[in-house]
Amino acid sequence: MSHSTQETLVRLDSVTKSYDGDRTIIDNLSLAIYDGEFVTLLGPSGCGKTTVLRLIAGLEECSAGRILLGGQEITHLGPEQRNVNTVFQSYALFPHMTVYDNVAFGLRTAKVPEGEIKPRVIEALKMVQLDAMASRKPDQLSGGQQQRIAIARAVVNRPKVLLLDESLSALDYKLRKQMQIELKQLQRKLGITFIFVTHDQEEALSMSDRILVMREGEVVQTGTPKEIYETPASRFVAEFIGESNLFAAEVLEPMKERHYRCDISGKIYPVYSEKPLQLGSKINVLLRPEDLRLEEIPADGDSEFLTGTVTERTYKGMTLDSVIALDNGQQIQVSEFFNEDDPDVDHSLGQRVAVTWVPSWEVVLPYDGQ
Ligand SMILES: Nc1ncnc2c1ncn2[C@@H]1O[C@H](COP(=O)(O)OP(=O)(O)OP(=O)(O)O)[C@@H](O)[C@H]1O
Repeated sequence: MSHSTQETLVRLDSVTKSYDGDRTIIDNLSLAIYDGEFVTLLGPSGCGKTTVLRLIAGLEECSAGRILLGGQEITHLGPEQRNVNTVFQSYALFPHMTVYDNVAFGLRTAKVPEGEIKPRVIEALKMVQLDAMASRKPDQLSGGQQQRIAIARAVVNRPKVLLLDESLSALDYKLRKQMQIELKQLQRKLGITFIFVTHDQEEALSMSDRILVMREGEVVQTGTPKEIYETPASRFVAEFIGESNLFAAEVLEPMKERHYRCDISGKIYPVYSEKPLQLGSKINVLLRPEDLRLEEIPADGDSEFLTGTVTERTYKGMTLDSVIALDNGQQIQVSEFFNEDDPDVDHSLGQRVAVTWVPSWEVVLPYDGQ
């Protein structure tokens, strides 16, 4: 999706948040969220994702900086004065109220005329396919259904932005997968901007239009799931999102355009780089397990490529995953498509293999001494 024509809906402008006067959680953070997108704040526990969400919701006050919604400054407005709603991890449904009353609650508080409330509640419940359960109490619903009610309650007063804080983490694996799809479909249907917080990289990749990767209160990379996965800008992002193998390499000489002959533990590989590389410099080369290929070699044979021994084999249905102990001491992960007709699938533990990869799929990262 192109954002060149899209309007910024939420803007954080040099926002800082400190607790107790000195502990700075968010330091001078600026970011833009576009109208109608599904954006995910992704990062390890404690990196400040929830804090950013609570600042946007108005549940925390900025220590410095400004927050704008639709071009209007909302920095000092209370939560109820912002056109923003939050779905919390715990759902926070009122246990003594029916599903209908839970969803109607916000409209009644906002003094919406009673005649208008009913069609809107029914509409919201239909949207999450729970209109048949309007008279039930929350404890008569499954976790997934409670989650949907929480969403219906949050969208019934048509907020511009819906904030979702780890909203799927309480669900079991299968239900979470199903809710990921439903939530994405619902977001498209409603056209409301969703800001989703998770530490689950798989969830972020499968649901988001755009991911903001956070680390220690900073956004370290922004991009589509494909961009973040395929061209991580740092070792941190590469390792946080998906499995990765990192090779230390030395740049020997230029080859064809954007390709360099590189030395990886004494073996020579061509490496693709977007940016010009300095000859003689050290780099890290990132390769995902699915980029790598294994070639069989005789037990006493050598290869022009890195060699090692298969130490683990896991059949995953679609793929055959291996752990290889390279002769240089490094351990790498390889994920190959499983092909029953391929006689090589019987690769056994202890087998000697050479490692190659799909040309030009390398991602060059700055060398970090490892
Ligand atoms: N009220 C508070 N007072 C002091 N420190 C706080 C407060 N709330 C959060 N923090 C601290 O701010 C940091 C960021 O917390 P935050 O909840 O935003 O992280 P997170 O990325 O959402 O983590 P998680 O995924 O574990 O929820 C943490 O170190 C936390 O201890």
